[in-house]
Amino acid sequence: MDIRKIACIGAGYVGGPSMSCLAYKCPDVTVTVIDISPERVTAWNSDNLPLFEPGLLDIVKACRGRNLFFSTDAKKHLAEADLIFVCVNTPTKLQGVGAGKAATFGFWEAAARLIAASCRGCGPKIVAEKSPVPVKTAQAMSRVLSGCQDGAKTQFEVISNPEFMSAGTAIQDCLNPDRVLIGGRDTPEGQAAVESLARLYRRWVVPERVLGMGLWSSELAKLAANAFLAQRISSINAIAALCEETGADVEQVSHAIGTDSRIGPRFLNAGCGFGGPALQKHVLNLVYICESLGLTQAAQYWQQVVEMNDWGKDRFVQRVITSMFNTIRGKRIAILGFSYKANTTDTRDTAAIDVCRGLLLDGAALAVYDPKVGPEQIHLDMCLPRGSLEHPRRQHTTVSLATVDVTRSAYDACRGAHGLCILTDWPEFRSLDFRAIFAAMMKPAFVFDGRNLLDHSALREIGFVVYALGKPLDPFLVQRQGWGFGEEEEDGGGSGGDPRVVRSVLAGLSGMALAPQAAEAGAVGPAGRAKEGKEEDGGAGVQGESGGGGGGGAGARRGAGPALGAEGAVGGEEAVAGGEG
Ligand SMILES: NC(=O)C1=CN([C@@H]2O[C@H](COP(=O)(O)OP(=O)(O)OC[C@H]3O[C@@H](n4cnc5c(N)ncnc54)[C@H](O)[C@@H]3O)[C@@H](O)[C@H]2O)C=CC1
Ligand SMILES: O=C(O)[C@H]1O[C@H](OP(=O)(O)OP(=O)(O)OC[C@H]2O[C@@H](n3ccc(=O)[nH]c3=O)[C@H](O)[C@@H]2O)[C@H](O)[C@@H](O)[C@@H]1O
Repeated sequence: MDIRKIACIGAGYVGGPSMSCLAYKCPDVTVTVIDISPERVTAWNSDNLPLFEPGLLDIVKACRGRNLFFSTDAKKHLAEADLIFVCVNTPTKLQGVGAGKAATFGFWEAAARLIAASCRGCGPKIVAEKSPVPVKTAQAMSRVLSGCQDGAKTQFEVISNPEFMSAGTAIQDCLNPDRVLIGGRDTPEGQAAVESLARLYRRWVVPERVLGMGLWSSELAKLAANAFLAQRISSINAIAALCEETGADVEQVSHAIGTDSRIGPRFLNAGCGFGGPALQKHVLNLVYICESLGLTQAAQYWQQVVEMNDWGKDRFVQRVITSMFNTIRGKRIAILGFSYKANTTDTRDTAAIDVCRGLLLDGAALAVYDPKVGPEQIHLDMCLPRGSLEHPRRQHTTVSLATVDVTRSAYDACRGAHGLCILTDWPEFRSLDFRAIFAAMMKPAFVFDGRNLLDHSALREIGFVVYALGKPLDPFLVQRQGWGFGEEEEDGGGSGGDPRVVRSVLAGLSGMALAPQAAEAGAVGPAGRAKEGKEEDGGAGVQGESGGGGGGGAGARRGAGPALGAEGAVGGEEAVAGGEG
C-alpha cells in the first residue's frame, strides 16, 4: 500500500514528537494527530506545546499546517487515513486481576472501537501499535476491529511498531534511531503492511536498522528492551551500595566494566532510582505476563529489579537522615530536581517523589526547585491519593504539604537549608555558585548527590560535607557518630577525617561561617544565640528548649522562609546539630 495519509490516536509524549518527525521527513505524507483532549490539541496548535522536548518546536513549526495537523476530529481523519498509529497510554491496572502489574487495556480497546466506528465501509487500513502493549495485544485489537464492524467491513491489518524514544532526546531518537521494529503477521497481507511502513522509515533510516519480524516478537521486544535497561540500572545501583561499604568508587567500577565491549558503557550511571513512565511499568508488565504463564522464577527475577529500585530510594533517604545526625525533623532540605531525568517536564514515577515523601515523613521541611516542573505538579505528585493512575506501587501515607516550599531558583531553595539533595541530572546544577550556596546554608552544610552530577572535591574544598552515591564515604560521614551529635555519641572520639572538612564543620558549628541570612535573622558571633529565640535555644532550631550552648552556626535562624516545620522541631532535644558548639 502506498501510504499518503496517516492518522495517530494520542497526542502525548510519544504521539506528538514521533508524528512530528515523521511529517518532517515525509513532506508528501499528511499526518494528523488526534486527541480526545481539546486542551492538548490547542496547545499543539500553538507555540506553547504541551510538553518540553529539545528541538520539537522547530520541527513542529516546519511542518504544522503543511503536512502536520492536530485535531479532535477523530472520525474524519481516521476514515481518511491509510495508516493509523495507536499511541494511547497504557497505565498499570489498579484493581482486579493483575492489579499493580498488568497493563490496562481500556484505552486500547476504546481506540480500537473508535477506529472501527470511524472506518466503516472504508478501504483497507493498516493499524500500527506504537505505544508498548502486552504480548498478543495485536490479536485482541484485530478481534475488536473486526467484531465491531456491523456489515460494511473494512480490512484492517494490525502491525506492531514500538517506539524506543526517550524523553529529553525524543527528536534525536526519532531522527536517528538505533533501530526501527516492525512486526507483522506471517501472511502476504501482514508482510505487505510491514513493507509499506518500512518504506516510509527507509526514507531517513538506513535499511539495516529497519527490522521486520513477527508480531509477538516485536511486541515482546519493546517490554524486554526496557526491562534490560531497568535491570542494568538496578545492577549498578546494587554495586553502588557495595562501593560505599568497601571504599570502591562506582564510577570507576562502571567505567571498568563498560569497557568490555560485551557489556558496553551506557546506562551504567548509579543513581537514587530510575523513574519515568516506562521502565518500572514495563518490568511489572513483564512480571505479570510471566506469572500468568506460570513462569514463577522468571517473574521473581524481574520483580527483584523493581524491588532493588525501591530499596535504592529508601537507602538514599536513610543516608540523608543518618548523615544529619539521625534527625531531619524541622530541618530545611533543598531538593534540586524533580523530573525523572533532565530535559523533561515529566514527573511520572520520578524517584524524587519517593525520596521527598520519605524525607517529609521524617519531619523535614522541603524546598524544591526544578528548572521545568512547576509548583502545581510538584504538590500534586507529592500528595496523590492511593491508587493514582501512574503511581500504583507508591506507599500512600499522607504527607503534609505545609512543609513543602517550591522555589523559583536553586539559590532560593538552598537559602537557610541544612542539606541539599540532587535528585535530577539537570546540567545547569553543575554551574551553580556553590560558594554562595554554602554561605547561605546552615552549617555543617550537606550535599547529597543522588546523580553524581557535581564536582565533589570542589564542594569539599568549599566546606560542604558531601555524600555522593556509590563513592567512598566522606570522612565526616564515616565519623559522624564520633562528634557527640545524635543518639549514638558513645561511639566515638571524633578523631580522624579530612582536616578541611573537620575545620569547616567546626567553623560552622561555632558560628564562624554563618550564612548572611542567618545572621540577619538573629544569629550572632561565635557563641551565637538567636536573638529572637530563647537564650537557651539550641543551635539548629529556634524553639527548642535544651539545644545546648553556642550552637548558633547551625541554626538560630528564624523567618527565612519555611525552613522550620510546624513544630520548629530542630531545636529542643533534637537540636543536636548545634548542641555541642
Ligand atoms: N514518554 C515516552 O517517552 C515514551 C512512552 N511510551 C509509551 O507510550 C504510551 C503513551 O505514552 P505517552 O505518549 O507518554 O502518554 P500520554 O498520556 O502523554 O499520551 C496519551 C494521549 O492519548 C490520548 N488518548 C487516550 N485515549 C484516546 C482516544 N481514545 N482518542 C484520542 N486520544 C486518546 C490522551 O488524551 C493522551 O493525550 C505509554 O504506554 C508509554 O509507556 C513509549 C515510548 C516512549
Ligand atoms: O518506553 C519508553 O517510554 C522509553 O523508556 C526509556 O526512556 P525514558 O524512561 O524516557 O528514560 P531513560 O533515559 O531510560 O531513563 C529512565 C530513568 O533511568 C534513570 N537512569 C538512566 C540511565 C542510567 O545510567 N542510570 C539511571 O539511573 C534516569 O535517571 C531515569 O530516571 C527507554 O530508555 C526508552 O528507550 C523507551 O522508549
